[in-house]
Amino acid sequence: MRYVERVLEQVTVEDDHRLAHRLAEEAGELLLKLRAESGFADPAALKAAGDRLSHEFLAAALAAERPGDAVLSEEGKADAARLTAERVWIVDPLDGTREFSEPGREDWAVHVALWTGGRLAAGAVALPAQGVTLSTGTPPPTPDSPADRLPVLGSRSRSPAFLTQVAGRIGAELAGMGSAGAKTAAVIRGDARAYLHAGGQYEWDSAAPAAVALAAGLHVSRLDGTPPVYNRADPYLPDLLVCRPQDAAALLAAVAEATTGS
Ligand SMILES: Nc1ncnc2c1ncn2[C@@H]1O[C@H](COP(=O)(O)O)[C@@H](OP(=O)(O)O)[C@H]1O
Ligand SMILES: [Mg+2]
Repeated sequence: MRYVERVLEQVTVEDDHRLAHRLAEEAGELLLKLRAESGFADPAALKAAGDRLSHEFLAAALAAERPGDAVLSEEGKADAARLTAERVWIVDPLDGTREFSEPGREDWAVHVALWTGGRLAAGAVALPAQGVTLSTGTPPPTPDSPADRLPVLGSRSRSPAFLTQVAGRIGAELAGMGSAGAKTAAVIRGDARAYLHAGGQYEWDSAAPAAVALAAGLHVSRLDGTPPVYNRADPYLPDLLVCRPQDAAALLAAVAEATTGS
C-alpha cells in the first residue's frame, strides 16, 4: 500500500475515543427529542420507539464511519462476524429503558464501546437528560475523598437481596437507580460509593460503563473479582462491581461471604 493510502486509512485510538463520544451524544439528542415529542402516555411504545431509533442511528453511523468493524448491539445481536473480527463496537442504544419511559427520570443512557485486541479500547456513556457524556478520551477525574455516607447503587427494579448485606459491610446503604451507565457515572463523579449488580445482564449493559470507569482509574470486575471479558459467543455477563480501588477488597470479601456463607 502506498504511504498516502496508509495514512488516509489509519484510524487512531484518539479517533475512536472521539467517535464513541460523538455517537453516544448524538443518539442521546435523538432520544431526548423523541421523549419530548411523544410524551409518556404509552410507556411501552415509547420504550420500543427509543430502542429502535437509537439502534438505527448507531448502526448506520458505525457502518458509515467504520465500515470494516463489527457491531454487537442489544437490538441487533445476530452479527456473527464479530466473533472473528478484530474490532467490535459493543452498543446499548438505550440503557435504563424503563426509566426512559417515566417522566422526570434522568437515569438512562446511551452506551458505545469499542473492543479490540481482547480488551475495551474506547467508550462513551451519554446521559442525555443530565446533559453529560463521559468518555475514555477525556476521562473525568474521580474525587480522592468522596463524602461519607454515600450510597452503594444497585438496580432499581431487580437487585438481589444479598447486595444490601454487601453494601452494609462497608457501612453503606444500597440505593436503587436505573441504568448501568447512569450508576457507573455516579460512582465516577463521586456521587456514589460503588455500583453492584447481580442476577443477570449482557455485555452491552456494561461494556461502555466499564471502559469509562477503567479510564477514570476505578476498579471494574465480576463479583468473583475476575475482569469482565467481552465479545464472547454468549454475551451473557450477569454481574459487575464498579468502585474505588480502595473499596474493592472489602466489597469482594463481602460478596464471597454473602454468597457462600463463609
Ligand atoms: N436480571 C437481569 N437479567 C437481564 N438483564 C438485566 C437484569 N437486571 C438488569 N438487567 C439489564 O441491565 C441494564 C441495567 O439494569 P438496571 O437499570 O435495572 O440497573 C438494563 O438494560 P436495558 O435498560 O438496556 O434493558 C437491564 O435490562
Ligand atoms: Mg442495557
